[in-house]
Amino acid sequence: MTISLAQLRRCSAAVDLGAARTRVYVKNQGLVVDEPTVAAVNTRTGSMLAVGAQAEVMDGRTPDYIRVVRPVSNGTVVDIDLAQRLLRHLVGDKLRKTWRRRPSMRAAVCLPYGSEPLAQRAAVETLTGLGARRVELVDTLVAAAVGCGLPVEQPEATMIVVCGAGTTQVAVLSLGSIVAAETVPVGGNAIDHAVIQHLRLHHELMLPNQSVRPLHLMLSGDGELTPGSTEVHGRDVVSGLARSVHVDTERVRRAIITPLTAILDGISAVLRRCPPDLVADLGERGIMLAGGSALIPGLEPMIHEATSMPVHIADQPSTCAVQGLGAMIEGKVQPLHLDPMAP
Ligand SMILES: Nc1ncnc2c1ncn2[C@@H]1O[C@H](COP(=O)(O)OP(=O)(O)OP(=O)(O)O)[C@@H](O)[C@H]1O
Repeated sequence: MTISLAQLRRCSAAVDLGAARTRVYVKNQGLVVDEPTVAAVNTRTGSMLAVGAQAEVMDGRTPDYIRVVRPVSNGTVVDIDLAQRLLRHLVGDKLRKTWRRRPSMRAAVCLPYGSEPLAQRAAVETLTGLGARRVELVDTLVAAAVGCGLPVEQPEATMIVVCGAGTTQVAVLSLGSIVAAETVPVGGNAIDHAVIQHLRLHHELMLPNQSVRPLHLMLSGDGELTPGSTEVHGRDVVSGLARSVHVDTERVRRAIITPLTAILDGISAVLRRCPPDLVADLGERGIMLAGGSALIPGLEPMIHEATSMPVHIADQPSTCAVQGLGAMIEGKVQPLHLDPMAP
C-alpha cells in the first residue's frame, strides 16, 4: 500500500494513540485533544467512570472496585474496546459533528516504527469502530520529523529521536523515507522507575506515582537554578507511615543515567548503519529530540557528549508527531515519499 500525501489530505482527523497520552488533530480546527490515555472503570458494572486527566489523578487512590487502566502499551492498542470508549469520551462532540457531516470520513494514525501487523490492525479497528471508513497509517518517526520542521523530503540526512513513555525510536531520514532506524525499549516510564528505585534504596521511601513528575521538573534546569536538595513526600518502607525526606538532586540525576545509556546505544546503532555521506550531513545538522521524554533532565547534554553532534529539542516535543500528521492532512507538506504501513 502506498500512502501518498493526496490520500492523507483526504483525512479529516489525525490521531496519535500513545502509551502515555492521546492526541487528536481535527482538520481546520487543530489539536482538539491532548489527554492521558487513561480510563477509570467500575469493575462491578463495567461502566467508565472517568477518562484522561480526571482518571489519571485517581491512579493509586481507588477502592477495590475501581480500576485505572491504560488501553495502549508501547504504542500498541492492547484493549480495542476500551480504547474506542476512551476516544469516544475524549473527542466527544468535537469529532462527532465532523464525522456526521462526512459519512466517508477518513482518519490518519501514527504508529511506532516496525509495528507488527497485529498492532496495525488494532489501530485500524479502533478507528473504524469510531466511524472512520478508511484509516491511513503513518510512521511516527516520519510524522514527528515533519512536526519538528525537519526537511525530510530533501536528499540530505535528518536524525530524529522520539522519546516516548515506553519506547524511544531513533531514525535517520532522507528523501522522505527511513534510511536506518531502531526502537529502544526505554522511555519515560523506565526513567520514572529508576527514580522510584533510587528513593526506595537510598531513602527507604515509597514514592507515589504522581510525585515522580514534579521531581523531574525540579531536576531539570541548570545546576545554578536547581536547588542542591529537594523535599519529597512518600511512605516509609518499614513503618508504612507518611514521611518526607530531603533528596540530593545530583544523586537522582546520576541514578537515571543508566537507563538513558540504552538510548545512546540505539543512536550509535543507527549511525553505524548509515552511509557515510548521510553521517557527514548529520555532523552539521545534528540530532532532533522529540516526544515528551525529550525533556528528561540530562538527556540532551548526554547525547551531545556521546556523539559530539549538535542536539536540539523540538519546540513542542510532546506534540510533534500529531502536529506533523496534522500538517500532512491539511496539505501543508511538500511531496515526500512516505514509508507506508499496510493495515
Ligand atoms: N517535563 C518533562 N520532563 C520529563 N519527562 C516528561 C516531561 N513531560 C513529559 N514527560 C514524559 O514523557 C512521557 C510521555 O511522552 P509522550 O507523550 O511523547 O508519550 P506517548 O507518545 O504517549 O508514548 P509512546 O510514544 O511510548 O506511545 C511520559 O513518560 C512522561 O513522564
